[in-house]
Amino acid sequence: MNLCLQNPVKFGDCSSLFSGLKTSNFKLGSSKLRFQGRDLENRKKKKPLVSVRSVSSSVVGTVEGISSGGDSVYDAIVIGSGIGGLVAATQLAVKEARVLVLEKYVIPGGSSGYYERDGYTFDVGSSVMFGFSDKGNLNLITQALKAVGRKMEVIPDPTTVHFHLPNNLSVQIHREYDDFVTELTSKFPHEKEGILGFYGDCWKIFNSLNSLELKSLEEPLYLFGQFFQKPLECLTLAYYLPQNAGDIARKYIKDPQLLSFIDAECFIVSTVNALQTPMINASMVLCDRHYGGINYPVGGVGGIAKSLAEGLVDQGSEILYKANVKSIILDDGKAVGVRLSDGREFFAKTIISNATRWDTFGKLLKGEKLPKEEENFQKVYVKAPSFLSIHMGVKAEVLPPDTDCHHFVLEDDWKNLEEPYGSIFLSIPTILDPSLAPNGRHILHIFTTSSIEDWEGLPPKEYEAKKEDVAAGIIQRLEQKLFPGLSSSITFKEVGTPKTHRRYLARDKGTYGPMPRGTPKGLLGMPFNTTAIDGLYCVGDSCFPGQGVIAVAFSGVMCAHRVAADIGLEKKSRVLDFGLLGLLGWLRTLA
Ligand SMILES: NC(=O)c1ccc[n+]([C@@H]2O[C@H](COP(=O)([O-])OP(=O)(O)OC[C@H]3O[C@@H](n4cnc5c(N)ncnc54)[C@H](O)[C@@H]3O)[C@@H](O)[C@H]2O)c1
Ligand SMILES: CC(C)=CCC/C(C)=C/C=C/C(C)=C/C=C/C(C)=C/C=C/C=C(C)/C=C/C=C(C)/C=C/C=C(\C)CCC=C(C)C
Repeated sequence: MNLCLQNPVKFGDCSSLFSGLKTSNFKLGSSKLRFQGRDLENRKKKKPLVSVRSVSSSVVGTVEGISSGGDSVYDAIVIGSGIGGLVAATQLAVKEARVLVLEKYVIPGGSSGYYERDGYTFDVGSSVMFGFSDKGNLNLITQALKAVGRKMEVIPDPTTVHFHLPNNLSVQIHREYDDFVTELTSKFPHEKEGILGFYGDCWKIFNSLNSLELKSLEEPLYLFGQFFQKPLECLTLAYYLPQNAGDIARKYIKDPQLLSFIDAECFIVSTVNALQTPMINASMVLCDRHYGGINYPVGGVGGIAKSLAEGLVDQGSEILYKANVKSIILDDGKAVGVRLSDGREFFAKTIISNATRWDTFGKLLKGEKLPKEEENFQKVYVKAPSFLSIHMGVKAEVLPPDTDCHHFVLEDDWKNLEEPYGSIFLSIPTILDPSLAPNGRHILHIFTTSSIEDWEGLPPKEYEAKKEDVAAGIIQRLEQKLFPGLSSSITFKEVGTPKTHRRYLARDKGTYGPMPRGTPKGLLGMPFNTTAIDGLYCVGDSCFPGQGVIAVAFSGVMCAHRVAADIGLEKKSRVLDFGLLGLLGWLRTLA
């Protein structure tokens, strides 16, 4: 069986996906062009300077207005088109900035991409979508799409996830908060007050977050403005910023099994237990699932990135595929451009990296001394393990009626929660959107944590055999726990390993994201978007607030705001900037 991502979406398929993108203004380019001279006329008309290339084309797109000397053409170059990168790019584009996104792969989305096989449309990674409702301030996915004139039809999920836990503890997270509390207290009647206390604190935080206009916490005019308008809410957030969910849970709850359940609740959003999960992040997801609810986009998660990329182009900015950035070009210590693996160079006023911080500083800036701030980040955070994923098509009859869309399975022992292959995530998106699979079939998207070390150095035959073996073990566990007859109902199967994820998502060791090395001080140690290198910004899950599609969308919003201020598209105060950025840097050293 092939690795799931080793045969990328067929080029023909991709070009039709992007058939709406502009392909005019196209010239053959030299490999060493320096793009300069701002074309205000073009900016007004929102006319692309670089053609967006159909993924099947093999010639090089280039720009208009090439000259020597003067300003860079682009306001920002974004390396990578994950949701973090695309949100940063589109938010800047709607502020009239001219942006170029460079994506290594053939379609946008990264971990939130998709691929098609045998009539199935599979989500590459993320499939539980927070922030996709039509209310409040925290529906960041809806807002990001709306900013570029896009709206996707979504299907409300009646349960966020169905937990299948040790001692036959089964908990469904109902969309309605009261139904969820009733279900959990029916399992732990002696902890009713504790349950209301812990989740009540989560609501305090969520309501505070939801009352703010979310922009860059690194931009003092905005931040002080929010403190002035919503002092209580901001102080609540500042109070919880350095705290973790496990400590708060222990204030209210004594039952060890209920505390383990809270660990599982946190693990699915942070890949670590509650004592290591920032309280703000836990609150965000534990409440949004009841406030806005979990909503699945019709046609699959990949549609979000596709829509953002199309919206970006509509705004007059550009995205280039098969553009593998090998290095960031520095000029007198300032990031001024990027060099691709094929030798092409692009220049801009600012460079935004959606690669992980490990990839950005370890690979794209290889040879440069690691800045102190990044050393600190790497002291506090390590790369979470990668994962093994199985994408399957199965006969519909194998699923009992009323099967939930998302499941989390940890059978026997709470100790296995964080162990490799210990717990299993399962999504069945066709429960909500049957159009993703042929008639009479369902999609099972299974994943479990796994480290790259387990998969390296194997000869191809052994590697293939190991994939089949490990996948068979996982499928058997699901067969025993949930779906008798599962193995014999499989009609399609592809297994991805950490090596697959490293290769196709361009993430060091295929990492799922950052996780704290020890017990973090909540979110205090998590870096924002600015870096020690002038002109270089990071966006994505190795920035505040961390892993998660809605989290990286927030990181994109923050990044765009800070960059816009720095290039003169938003107000800024140099003195206040100096003070706040210094203060935040100092606070991080306390983590
Ligand atoms: N990995 C998964 O399967 C999975 C599952 C669930 C949720 N998620 C969530 O998805 C989020 C990740 O989003 P994100 O925005 O941080 O990033 P991402 O990893 O999704 O996207 C990064 C993009 O940058 C591209 N890229 C990296 N290096 C490049 C280079 N040198 N040149 C050109 N392109 C390059 C990659 O191809 C990819 O498309 C995480 O928060 C994670 O929690 C992931
Ligand atoms: C700046 C200072 C020092 C003080 C000021 C105080 C202040 C005003 C603070 C403000 C803070 C703010 C605004 C914080 C905002 C935080 C946000 C928006 C956090 C969002 C977090 C979102 C997260 C963590 C989402 C995670 C989602 C994930 C990882 C989902 C994963 C799903 C899965 C892995 C799928 C599970 C699958 C199955 C099948 C079960």
